[in-house]
Amino acid sequence: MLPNIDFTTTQAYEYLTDHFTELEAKQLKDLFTSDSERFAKFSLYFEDMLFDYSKNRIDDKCIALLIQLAKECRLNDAIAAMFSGEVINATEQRPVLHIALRNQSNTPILVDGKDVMPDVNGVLQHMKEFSEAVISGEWKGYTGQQITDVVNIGIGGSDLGPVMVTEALKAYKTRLNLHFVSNVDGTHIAETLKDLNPETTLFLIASKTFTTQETMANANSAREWFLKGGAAEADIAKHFAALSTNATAVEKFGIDTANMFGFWDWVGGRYSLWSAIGLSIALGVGFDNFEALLGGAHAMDNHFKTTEFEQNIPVIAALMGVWYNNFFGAESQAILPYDQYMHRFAAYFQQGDMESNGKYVDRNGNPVEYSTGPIIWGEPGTNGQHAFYQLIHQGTKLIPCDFIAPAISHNPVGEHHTLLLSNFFAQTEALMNGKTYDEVVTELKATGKTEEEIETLAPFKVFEGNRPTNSILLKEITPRSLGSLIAMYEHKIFVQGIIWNIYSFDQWGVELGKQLAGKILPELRTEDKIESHDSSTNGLINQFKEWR
Ligand SMILES: O=P(O)(O)OC[C@H]1O[C@@H](O)[C@H](O)[C@@H](O)[C@@H]1O
Repeated sequence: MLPNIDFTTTQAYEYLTDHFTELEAKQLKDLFTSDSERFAKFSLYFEDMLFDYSKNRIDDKCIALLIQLAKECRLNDAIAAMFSGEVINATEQRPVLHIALRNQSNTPILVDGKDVMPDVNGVLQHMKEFSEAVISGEWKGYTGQQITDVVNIGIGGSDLGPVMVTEALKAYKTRLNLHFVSNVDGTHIAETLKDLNPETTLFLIASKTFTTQETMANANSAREWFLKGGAAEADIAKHFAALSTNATAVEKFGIDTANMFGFWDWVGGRYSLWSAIGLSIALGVGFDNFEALLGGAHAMDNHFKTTEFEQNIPVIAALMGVWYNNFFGAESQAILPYDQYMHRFAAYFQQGDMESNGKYVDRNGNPVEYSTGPIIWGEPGTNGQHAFYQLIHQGTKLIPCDFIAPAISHNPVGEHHTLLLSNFFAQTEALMNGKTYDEVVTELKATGKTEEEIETLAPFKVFEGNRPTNSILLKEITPRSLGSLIAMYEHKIFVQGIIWNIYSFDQWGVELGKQLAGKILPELRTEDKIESHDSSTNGLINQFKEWR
């Protein structure tokens, strides 16, 4: 059982509320000036990762109180409950065990009294054999040719993780070309299949439930395309594999269950890239690299499970988020990787975080009276700088940002990486320091402007500063360091869900859209005029029918 505590009733919350008024008035740059140890005090290392949280609007007392808050919310018990396989996803009556998928120590993890590790290792072995056979060319298509292209068909958690990881690790690419089809918009599959040859294409139908409308529609279209190319039903076995928990539906679809890679209901969709859903990753970057990814995540799991909160990166990252979300009233959180390969990282954690903690009902079934999960967004640097950083620097909203960068680039082209990192360091420094009126005036004077011109222009060029950032500097983006980084964010989300007293591992909010689309679909299949909805929906549907 998870603890069930309203964090706003804790003693730490009361103290934090008082301390907030004190800290809110302070400038980050002054906090640095008055404490030469600040960086050393507020930064943590984990393997080749440096997590610097010193540019946050915190001090020693604030950290101590936030940790007290985590303790009063019995975070330790919650962590133990997750790792031991307790049914912590209560609304779906399931344990939450993505940590078992990367449990390379193989210590038994029990679900209903049965160790899950032999099954986990069995699927991993199957993935290894299959991916190695396809990559080596030993696995042949129905005309005896090697597979050249792999199309993963899935959506949400069955798409975003594999896309993000295969992009982030593109430097480790095998000879296979990977494609991802998620949208039910026919354009997605049509454009993907345009340049592909059915004889050399392998489809992975990735769906935990194997009932998701978009994925099933795309899977059926893929099958039609494949058969139209001249193949027979029996050839499907060479070109279609399923990644799912639903063996019955897989069989019904016509996929050979020998080509089915299973997982379990205790793996949440948005936490499933470590499971059979990661087969596209194993094919795209090689099984050894997939294993290294799992290894990195496992190492972070151990760090999270065993490290004191003061030194625990996911815990500290989560507490920073709670501090801004619940005391400063920040509504969003930006994730800004300074690495082009990581361009889908923020998109991945939009699902990871927002589907997990976008909840207004607490663990008692009551509406909460405080803010929960933030809006997650972001793009890679430096592109974001030329697009939306204006608002981060001078807007009216406080946007805490995570800056992420590798010290070593996989593409050391000329001075590019040095240029990139100079922007990374400059941005976090500028967000903290800002630029005062006096500094602006001095700058403008140097350009030869008149007193009057300076007076008119100066207010627009002032930066308040005091905008908080975390800097996550990695030595290099490798399968292992990426695995650790993803697991760090997963556990951060978990900690925040514990503090906010919500269930982070269900997603009932996604169901409404599915139900409604199911109701409207038959209405779109006829030519009849529709009158069953409000006037706007009726009007839109009827205009659509007229124009299509
Ligand atoms: O893997 P499935 O069953 O096709 O589900 C895909 C996605 O479906 C969405 O509806 C869920 O909210 C996601 O969590 C999930 O990842």
